[in-house]
Amino acid sequence: MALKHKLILASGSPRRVELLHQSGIEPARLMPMDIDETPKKSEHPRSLARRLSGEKGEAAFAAVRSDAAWQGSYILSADTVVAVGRRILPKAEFIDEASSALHLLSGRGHVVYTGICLITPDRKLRQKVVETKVRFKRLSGRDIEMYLASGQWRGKAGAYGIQGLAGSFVQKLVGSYTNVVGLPLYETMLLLAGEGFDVHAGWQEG
Ligand SMILES: Cc1cn([C@H]2C[C@H](O)[C@@H](COP(=O)(O)OP(=O)(O)OP(=O)(O)O)O2)c(=O)[nH]c1=O
Repeated sequence: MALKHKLILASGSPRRVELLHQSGIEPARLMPMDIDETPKKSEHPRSLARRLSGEKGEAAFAAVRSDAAWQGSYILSADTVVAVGRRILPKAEFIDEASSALHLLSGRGHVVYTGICLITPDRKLRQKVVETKVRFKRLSGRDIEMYLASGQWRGKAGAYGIQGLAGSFVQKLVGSYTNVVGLPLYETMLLLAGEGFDVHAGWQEG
């Protein structure tokens, strides 16, 4: 699509690419950034989402700043954090982590925070953290066993993906659904529009 400015998505998340695509936006470049995502001691989940989304964007900015082809580009990045109260659930890499996260989420409310960050060519950070409240039903042993076997927890904050099998665990959701998947579309479009992006440029018939 013909965006007025060049957009780099500092992400390796297929969900984020898909959500932007769904909104008619195709970034000119994808740059997955490998940063340390360890929370600081007693860091609030909201602060963590904000900090990490900023750090992903800053890392991408540093990587392209001396590349003439990418001068004048904007950089979009995001980070999703799942928390029960102030307790931050890890992005599940191992089955035992996923199992404890699912036991913790069972029958309880939790909050999903996604930090989004847009960096302008003159390195100004436009940031926002969006919050969605989610409540899971009480999960049976079989629910957990089958979900673990599905592998859909892998690499996901809180060890679940609402867009897959875990969608049926959700009893209640207050706020943005796309925020839970990894990129709050309403707020992302606001940030882009605020910087003069033509967010409708990719809205063609068919
Ligand atoms: C809660 C939840 C998270 N997730 C995903 C979104 C994110 O990809 C991931 C959280 O990890 P992030 O660190 O936010 O993102 P990432 O490492 O996958 O991608 P990148 O940093 O390169 O942008 O969990 C879902 O897909 N569905 C869900 O319901």
